[in-house]
Amino acid sequence: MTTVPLSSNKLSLSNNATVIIDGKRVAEEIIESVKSRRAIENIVPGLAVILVGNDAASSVYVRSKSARAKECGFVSKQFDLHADVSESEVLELINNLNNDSTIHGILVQLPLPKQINAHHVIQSIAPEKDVDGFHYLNTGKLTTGDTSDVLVPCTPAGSIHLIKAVMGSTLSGKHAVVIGRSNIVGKPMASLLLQENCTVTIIHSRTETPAELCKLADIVVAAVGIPKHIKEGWIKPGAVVIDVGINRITTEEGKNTLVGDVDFDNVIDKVSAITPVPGGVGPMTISMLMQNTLEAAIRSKRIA
Ligand SMILES: Nc1nc2c(c(=O)[nH]1)N[C@@H](CN(C=O)c1ccc(C(=O)N[C@@H](CCC(=O)O)C(=O)O)cc1)CN2
Repeated sequence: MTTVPLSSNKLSLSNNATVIIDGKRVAEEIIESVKSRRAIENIVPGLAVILVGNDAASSVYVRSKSARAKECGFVSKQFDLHADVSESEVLELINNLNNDSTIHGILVQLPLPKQINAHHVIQSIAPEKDVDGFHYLNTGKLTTGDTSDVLVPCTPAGSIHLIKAVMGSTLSGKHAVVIGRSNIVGKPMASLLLQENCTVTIIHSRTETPAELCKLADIVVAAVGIPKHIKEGWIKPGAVVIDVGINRITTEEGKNTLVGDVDFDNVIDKVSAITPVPGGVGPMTISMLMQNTLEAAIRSKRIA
């Protein structure tokens, strides 16, 4: 078996080699295009990132978002709130940011501590500043196919970007299986695939015969949150597999490591293309956030 890396300007599923999709490289290309578009537009987008508590992984992601924003020439404001902050204090901060004309994008890092209702918080963000794409107005537009001024959730946006990079115009009519039905990934992912004229099946915890259904898929998007859950028996030969899972595990040898929802080594001989973990979809999430923030800033300039 030969494997080749994928960058968005070097794509092919035609030469029988398995493509290991290099999400890090594609993500860098998106960052470069955000930087140059920002300069052409001559604007300074403002991104506000709210972190509640001190979850280690969330702190890393938030720092990375703030650093990327600065690298892109944005103004980045990070708000680190104490783990036992009240919901009303978070809502008050969001209200201030909604009214701040220098801020074009607002996001609240998830998950949130138990005392805070994530729905209340997300729905309080002005839809045009909701760069995570979680507000009902944005999810509603995505579901109904109204792509005017929509902000699409970052991980599904990154995933569809990678799928299109690999499959191009051959995407239409293909059977896609999304494993997982979360609001952040599974549901918006299914909407994006539908928009590309795929036939879409969502598999979830109550689905009967999930492996049999998955085996019919030309495209598999795994977002189930169970380490190495998807095995070779779930995969149709030649399928394109996008692994959204990020699971921290300790191996039998006692080594801490990061694995996806797909058992990479077990399926690699069957797929035509696959995203690794780490280095696949993860880096795309932050690049798409930068793209959404730039888009929100451009739209606000258009309206002003
Ligand atoms: N408000 C939000 N909260 C969360 C989101 C989100 O999109 N908006 N997604 C995830 C966390 N996340 C971004 O916030 C995120 C996860 C993973 C990566 C990433 O680059 N992963 C690397 C591995 C990094 C590591 O070693 O931990 C990879 O896969 O290569 C970026 C962003 C939940 N919360």
